[in-house]
Amino acid sequence: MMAPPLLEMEDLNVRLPAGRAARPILAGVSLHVARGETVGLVGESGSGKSVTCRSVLGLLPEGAEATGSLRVEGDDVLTMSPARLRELRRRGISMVFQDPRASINPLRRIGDFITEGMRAGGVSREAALRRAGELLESVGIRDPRAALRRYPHEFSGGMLQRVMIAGALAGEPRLLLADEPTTALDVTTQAEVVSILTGLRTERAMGMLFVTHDLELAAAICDRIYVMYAGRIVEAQSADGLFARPRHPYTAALLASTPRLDSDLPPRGVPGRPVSLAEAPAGCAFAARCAHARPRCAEHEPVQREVDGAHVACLRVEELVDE
Ligand SMILES: Nc1ncnc2c1ncn2[C@@H]1O[C@H](COP(=O)(O)OP(=O)(O)OP(=O)(O)O)[C@@H](O)[C@H]1O
Repeated sequence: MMAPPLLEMEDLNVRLPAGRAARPILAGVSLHVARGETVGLVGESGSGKSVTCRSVLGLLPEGAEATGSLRVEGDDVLTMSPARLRELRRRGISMVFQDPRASINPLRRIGDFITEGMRAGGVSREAALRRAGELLESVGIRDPRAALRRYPHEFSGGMLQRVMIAGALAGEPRLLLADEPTTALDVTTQAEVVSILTGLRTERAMGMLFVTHDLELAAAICDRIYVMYAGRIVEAQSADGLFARPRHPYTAALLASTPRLDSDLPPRGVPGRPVSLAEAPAGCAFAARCAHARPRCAEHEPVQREVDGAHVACLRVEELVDE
C-alpha cells in the first residue's frame, strides 16, 4: 500500500466565532507537502501564513472554528484525539518560530530543553544528553557539551535559533514547520540558519513548510511555493516557475518590489496596504492594488485554475499570459 501523503490541507476555512471579534481568517486554503519536499508559504503581514502553519499542529487562535480537512500522514488533525495530537507534536511534526527568545523557557538549561521530548518518550537521561550533543553539533554549535549546561541568555539570537532547530529535530520529525525562522536575525546569521535548514532537508528527507514574507528567499530554497493574500492561496507553482514566470499580479508585484540580492536599493514593498480576509471587499481581494484590474475583478471572486502547471486565482490569468 502507498504511504499517505505527509501533509494534505484541503479547503481549510478558519473563522473566529460570534461576538465582537467574529471574522473569517482563512478561506479555502489547500496545500500539500510531500516527504523530502521544501514548500514555501509567502505573503505580506496579516495574510494568514502563521495561522495556516500553526493549524498543522492543531494550534488555532482561541475559540476559532475550522472546517475542511488537514491530514498529516492520513490522520485529520482537526478531529484527532488530544493524546494523538500530543504524540504528533512530540514525534512527527516540529516547529521553529520567528523569535527564539520568545519561545524558550529562559530559566531552563539548553540540555533540559532539547532532551525533554526524548525523556518523555522513555529515553534515558544519558542517551538523551548524548543525542542532544550530536544535534547541537549538527547545527554548528561548537563545544556542544558545554552548551548543554548553558541558559538561553548566554546565546546570541542566531546561536539560540540553532538551538531551537536542534530541539525541533530531537523528535526526528517527518515534517518541520518553520515560521519566519530567520526574520529576527541579522543578515549574515540569516544566511547561516538558511543553509542549516536546507542542509537538513537533504540529509533527513524531511518535509518542510517554510513561512516567509521574502519571496526571493523562498524561491532560493523551496521546491514549490504557495502565495497567500487576504487568507487565500492566490498562486501555487514550482519555485523556478514562479520566479521565472509569476502568474498572479500579486506574485509579480511581490517579486518586482524585492530588490535583487546584488542591489543596494532598500525594499519598496507592493504599493498600497494589504487587507486581511475580514476586510476584503467583494470580488478579488487584491483588485484595489492591482495594476491589471478591470471592473469585473471587483464583482467576481476568482476561483483557482491551472495555467501551464501553475494554480492561479485571477480572473484575468489567461489574458495576462499574452500581455
Ligand atoms: N490569536 C489570534 N486571535 C485573533 N486573530 C488572530 C489570531 N492570530 C491571527 N489572527 C488574525 O488572523 C489574520 C492572519 O494572521 P497571521 O498571523 O496568520 O498572518 P501572517 O501572514 O502570518 O502575518 P505576519 O507575517 O504578520 O505574522 C490576521 O488578520 C490576524 O489579525
